[in-house]
Amino acid sequence: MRIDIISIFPDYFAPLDVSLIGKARERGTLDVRVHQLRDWAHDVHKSVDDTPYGGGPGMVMKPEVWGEAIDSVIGDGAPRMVVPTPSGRPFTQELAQELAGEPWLLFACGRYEGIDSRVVEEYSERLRVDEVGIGDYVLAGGEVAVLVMVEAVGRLLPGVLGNAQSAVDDSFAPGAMRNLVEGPVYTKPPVWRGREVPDVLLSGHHGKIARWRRDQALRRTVRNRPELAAELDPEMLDKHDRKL
Ligand SMILES: COc1ccc(Cn2ccc3ccc(-c4cc(N)[nH]n4)cc32)cc1
Repeated sequence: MRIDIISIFPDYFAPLDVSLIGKARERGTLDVRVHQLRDWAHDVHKSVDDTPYGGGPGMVMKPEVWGEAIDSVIGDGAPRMVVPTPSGRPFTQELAQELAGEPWLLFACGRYEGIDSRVVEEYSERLRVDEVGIGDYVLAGGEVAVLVMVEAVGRLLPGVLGNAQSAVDDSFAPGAMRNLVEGPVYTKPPVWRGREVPDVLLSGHHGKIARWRRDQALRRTVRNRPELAAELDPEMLDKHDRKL
């Protein structure tokens, strides 16, 4: 997979050189290219923003600069374009899996009060463009949102997670763990400050362990994410103690 990121803060993406994503880049599984938007700003101040039409606070990012940058990065290609924004469609595990199936992603990182809306209009005529948010809170720009999305997508690519790890049992992923959050996890020592690991996990009985883990995930989902629990199959809930 190729990923292009355009931003006025390319240094924000240094974390993509480390850990899982960094190794995937070294192996060539992931080809991440970060571009400085100001390289396509031609005035002496390399300005990328201007005052908003209609008034209001802050500044808006200029369409000309973005148009030149995107045209230069994509050429005649047609990547799937993702534009982080507070008002975007929610980024979910399902969308991460969808994006992980794309050969080429282009992330447009806005700053200030966002990017002139005509940019999305322009490229929506030629590319699949998604405006995406990562939660109901307001960031100062799109860079952190892109880091979140690149990590969530990158870990789903073949060979990125080591054999010991697997995205198959992810929370929220389709299948048995769909709409369930992670249950508790434990490792050695078996007793730590007088606290023991649940016996079932030491039993070696894989069926019981799987059932216990789903029960714990369900309990935690009901406690921490009641809105997800409400979507679960009522039969699943009936099997477990509804009260926590
Ligand atoms: C119109 O209101 C605002 C519009 C933009 C901004 C700052 N900003 C500029 C670009 C940009 C990209 C993504 C996000 C973002 C995404 C999520 N989930 N929260 N915040 C924030 C962004 C502040 C306020």
